[in-house]
Amino acid sequence: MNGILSEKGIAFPVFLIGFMGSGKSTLGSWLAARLNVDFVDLDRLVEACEGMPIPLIFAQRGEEAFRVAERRALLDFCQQGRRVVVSTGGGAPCYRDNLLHMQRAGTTVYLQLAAEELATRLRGVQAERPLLAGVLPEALAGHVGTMLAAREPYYSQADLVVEAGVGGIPDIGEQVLRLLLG
Ligand SMILES: Nc1ncnc2c1ncn2[C@@H]1O[C@H](COP(=O)(O)OP(=O)(O)OP(=O)(O)O)[C@@H](O)[C@H]1O
Ligand SMILES: O=C(O)C1=C[C@@H](O)[C@@H](O)[C@H](O)C1
Ligand SMILES: [Mg+2]
Repeated sequence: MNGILSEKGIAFPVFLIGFMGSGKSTLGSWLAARLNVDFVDLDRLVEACEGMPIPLIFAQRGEEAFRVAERRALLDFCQQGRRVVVSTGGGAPCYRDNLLHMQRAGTTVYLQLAAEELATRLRGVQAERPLLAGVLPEALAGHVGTMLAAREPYYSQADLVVEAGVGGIPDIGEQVLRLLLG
């Protein structure tokens, strides 16, 4: 945590990390409003920069091209040191040394949920997430479990780890705020 300290002692940027469906976008916007800082959703920013939705980037250019664009946008934030809450894409901390850059720049917060809960949230919205798009509903929990196990070693290195599977956004948000304010 080396980022610019706010008057409240929070090292910005605050990066929310975690699996698809863990609540990064929803919580990120809530948290930024509470902290009175800007909110950026990295997935939406990549789409704006590339001029097309994520499924189309994957389909037309492939995953590696998406990862390169995602890393470029992320590293910009790491260098700018703005007072901002950033919701990252689910795979962002697991690609190259993206996680190290986030850790050096500010504060990383992992929203941790079990695979079963994630699968419940993701059922029906898989088409928007290319890495889950072809998975049959009955195979989703197992598929998410395998992906999560591979990613957990990255996610769990976050500065703060929050159990985000129980409770609504205000409860989880207040918990994150308490941890951030130390
Ligand atoms: N605490 C919560 N309890 C119940 N549902 C939630 C909670 N937080 C978010 N959700 C719901 O879960 C779904 C996924 O949330 P969200 O889009 O914020 O996740 P995400 O981590 O940004 O996912 P992605 O990485 O795919 O962008 C949404 O339908 C959202 O309304
Ligand atoms: O978990 C992932 O690898 C991804 C998650 C989404 O947020 C998007 O960044 C994209 O669909 C890839
Ligand atoms: Mg999101």
